[in-house]
Amino acid sequence: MNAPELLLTPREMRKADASVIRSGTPGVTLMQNAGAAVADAAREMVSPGARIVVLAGPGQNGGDGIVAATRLREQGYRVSLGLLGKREAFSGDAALVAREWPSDVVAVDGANLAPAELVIDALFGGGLSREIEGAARAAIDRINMSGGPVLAVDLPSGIDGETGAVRGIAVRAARTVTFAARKPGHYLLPGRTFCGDVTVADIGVGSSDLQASGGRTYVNAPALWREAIPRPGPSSHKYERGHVLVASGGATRTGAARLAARAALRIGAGVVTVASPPEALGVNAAQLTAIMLRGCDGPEGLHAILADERLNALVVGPALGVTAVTRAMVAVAAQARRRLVLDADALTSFEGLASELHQGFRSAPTVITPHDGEFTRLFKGHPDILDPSSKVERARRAAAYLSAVAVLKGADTVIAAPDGRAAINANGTPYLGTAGSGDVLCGIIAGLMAQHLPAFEAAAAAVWIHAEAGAAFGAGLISEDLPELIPEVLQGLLGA
Ligand SMILES: NC(=O)C1=CN([C@@H]2O[C@H](COP(=O)(O)OP(=O)(O)OC[C@H]3O[C@@H](n4cnc5c(N)ncnc54)[C@H](O)[C@@H]3O)[C@@H](O)[C@H]2O)[C@@H](O)CC1
Ligand SMILES: Nc1ncnc2c1ncn2[C@@H]1O[C@H](COP(=O)(O)OP(=O)(O)O)[C@@H](O)[C@H]1O
Ligand SMILES: [K+]
Repeated sequence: MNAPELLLTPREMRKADASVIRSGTPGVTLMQNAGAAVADAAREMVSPGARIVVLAGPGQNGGDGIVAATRLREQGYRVSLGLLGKREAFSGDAALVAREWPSDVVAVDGANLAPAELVIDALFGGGLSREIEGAARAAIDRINMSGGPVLAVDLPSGIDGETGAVRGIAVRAARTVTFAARKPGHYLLPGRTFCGDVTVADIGVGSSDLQASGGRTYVNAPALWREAIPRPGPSSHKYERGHVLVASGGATRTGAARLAARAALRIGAGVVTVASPPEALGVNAAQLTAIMLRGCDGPEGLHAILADERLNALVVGPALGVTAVTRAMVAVAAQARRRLVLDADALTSFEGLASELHQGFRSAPTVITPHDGEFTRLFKGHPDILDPSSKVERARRAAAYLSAVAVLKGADTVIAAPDGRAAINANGTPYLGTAGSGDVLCGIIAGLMAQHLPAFEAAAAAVWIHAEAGAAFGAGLISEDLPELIPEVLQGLLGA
């Protein structure tokens, strides 16, 4: 089985580099390896002898660029080197490799990009620490205007490796070669859209060095949770596969619950029941077949239904209404100590009231699934949670605050656990932005939790499966399609 892919922030990467250097590999060897990997990638992008311009910044990223320039020149390419700053100003390993460049250098603003068949962007990588201005900004502007292909070293300059933010301006690369591990900024938006194809070069950083970084952020992919997905045993019966209860909204707001219920059933929960307000029983009954239906009158009704111990996972929130009654439903669900998914109105009903939920879900596995708007409303008045510039960090803090897994949705959905693990999802499609899509996601999460997946694994698997299903369908997708696409994705994962 593939190991889960760890993503390292630039700060964590520095710790991993330090670990390698402690074990005896000099930093300059890492830089030589990095530069050689960039040169290899460059050769794949142009024909022999091509004109290549390398633009190098003042730090180690520039050092990698100078190594690549030196290699490519030795290999017969017509390479010119533009520096941001003076050659003498380099320090550390970059100063060592700068001495090896045998030819002239020009200032970045003097570098002629017009004849270049490839521009190698080695201005800034993991050390970017502020907004880009002045000569660096002008250089990036010219790179982007040049129209030719750009190969970025480590990160497109201007992209923050931790957050994926554009720090004022950023290079648009056709390809990015990064080292040892991808960075969150390669996956988080908008960073992802600036990188082009990202490849990871092995520069001699081992897996124990990666672990020494303390990083706990992963790419959301099957390696992270596939083993946890259960297959029914030969003699297992439906209740062993879990029983999900989905709370339905009122008579004109029942679709969301049915979408979630259908998804829970498709992902493998043995039994799924919709808990419907009395006035909505007729409309729900008219549209449910395999899914069971029970009348449920508000929080008291929910409390009564939960006397049935077999109900082991709940979905509360979609289309319930933003009301005190919804808050009371959440309280009943939390007190019942069942696996719980909270979405939509269950979250918005606590607008500015997150403190009422502080550590509220310690006693049972719980997942919240806000999009950005719901997240901002829920944590109004909590700048410690809302303000971090990294989406991963925001999700992590929310998870720790509530003692629940937080799924912060969007085109770069982040899943974070209270223990600090986090995953960034990247297999989605904009076609998932369709009414009811989030309701289906809730149902998948609950269906997996009902089958005893731990909350983090259930949420991460559900986000990936939901995205995979949407991407497989593509144009024309509506939410009703999503549950019906689950079997193929599941069969691909389980090999059956
Ligand atoms: N052992 C090593 O030396 C290794 C270095 N590596 C490379 O090292 C890079 C990180 O190197 P550094 O930490 O030196 O960082 P960078 O080279 O990314 O940038 C740091 C330099 O840029 C300046 N700077 C930061 N933001 C700026 C802004 N907005 N405007 C103008 N100047 C700005 C800083 O003052 C500093 O001089 C990685 O991206 C990678 O390319 C890797 O090759 C791995 C091994
Ligand atoms: N551009 C996109 N790329 C990938 N996934 C997306 C995109 N836009 C939306 N999604 C996904 O679609 C789902 C939408 O959920 P949500 O906003 O709750 O919608 P609704 O309330 O209509 O159900 C989320 O899982 C989100 O991550
Ligand atoms: K760069």
